[in-house]
Amino acid sequence: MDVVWMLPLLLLFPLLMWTSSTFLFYFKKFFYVAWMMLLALLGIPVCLLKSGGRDVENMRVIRAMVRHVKYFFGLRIEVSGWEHLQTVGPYVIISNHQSSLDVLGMMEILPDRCTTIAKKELVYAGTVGLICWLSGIVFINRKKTSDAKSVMADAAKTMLDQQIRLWVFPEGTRNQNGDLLPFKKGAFHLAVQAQVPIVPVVFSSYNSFYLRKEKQFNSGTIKLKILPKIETKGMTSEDVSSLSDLSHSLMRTAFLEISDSVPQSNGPLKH
Ligand SMILES: CCCCCCCCCCCCCCC(=O)SCCNC(=O)CCNC(=O)[C@H](O)C(C)(C)COP(=O)(O)OP(=O)(O)OC[C@H]1O[C@@H](n2cnc3c(N)ncnc32)[C@H](O)[C@@H]1OP(=O)(O)O
Ligand SMILES: CCCCCCCC/C=C\CCCCCCCC(=O)OC[C@@H](O)COP(=O)(O)O
Repeated sequence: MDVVWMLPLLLLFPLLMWTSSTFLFYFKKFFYVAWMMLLALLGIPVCLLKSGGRDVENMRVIRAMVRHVKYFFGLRIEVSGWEHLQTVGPYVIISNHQSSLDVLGMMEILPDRCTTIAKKELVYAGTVGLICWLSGIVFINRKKTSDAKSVMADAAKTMLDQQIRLWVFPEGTRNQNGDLLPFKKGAFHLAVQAQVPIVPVVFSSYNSFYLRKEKQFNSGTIKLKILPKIETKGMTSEDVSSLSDLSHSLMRTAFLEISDSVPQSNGPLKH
């Protein structure tokens, strides 16, 4: 008798698990990481054959390989302001940072010869770490400001010598609080030291489809707004704070404008 009652329960359990949004959240996250790891594994030999080693041109391989990933998760990416990326030569892109899903939007608009600044821990992330290294990603130690500053000073020189664009997340960490965190200064020192423009890029809030704390991961739309470039010619380190404030204010306005007004994980979105 007990076994007779147990059987339907045993059959129902996987079904319940499958439909549970928490299970789906973990499944999708696991799939995302596993798929990226696999893509990187396939991409590594392509990068090595193409460039023979560490080269920013390998970013093209990542860009081409990642673009389909959004379809697995039912994500639409809507881009506006393409014309602001039509700037010749090096520049610094700054964007808000909500999740590792930002990579999907990033690869949608990544210009040629553009790589990024990332925390050094990423280099140890298996095949993803290796392909990041091969693609010229600049790794910084966020716990040692003096080291990070000198790596970024070198990056300013490399940008000019090799005509490279750099993508920086000035919040310095992932943030999904329905607003932007205060900006760290590295990206602005970088742009001023290299005397190159800054192109701000804003990702709309993911809170309508992806909530880390609530374990929700549904389909949805990511709006990406590319803002007009901000020139830094003639600026010095004295101007870094005001440049950072201006960028923050422009990006925050755009973020609130393109983000859906939905319940947030940490309080309501301020409109
Ligand atoms: C095929 C599939 C494969 C898939 C592969 C996917 C590839 C895509 C990879 C995408 C990776 C994305 C990874 C994203 C991240 O890792 S985000 C985290 C790391 N990034 C950052 O942290 C960048 C932003 N941080 C900064 O810029 C910081 O400023 C930093 C340089 C790190 C220093 O940190 P901290 O001390 O906390 O910051 P402060 O801004 O407060 O600075 C302290 C004082 O130092 C002055 N300063 C800062 N930078 C410089 C500089 N370069 N030169 C001179 N001075 C500098 C700053 O002004 C402060 O002084 P004052 O207070 O102004 O006096
Ligand atoms: C020790 C390993 C650390 C990273 C492990 C990540 C493994 C990811 C593997 C595949 C995922 C797809 C590629 C995503 C790359 C984006 C990495 C990322 O978004 O890192 C977070 C970093 O911006 C800020 O970190 P914190 O919010 O401060 O924490």
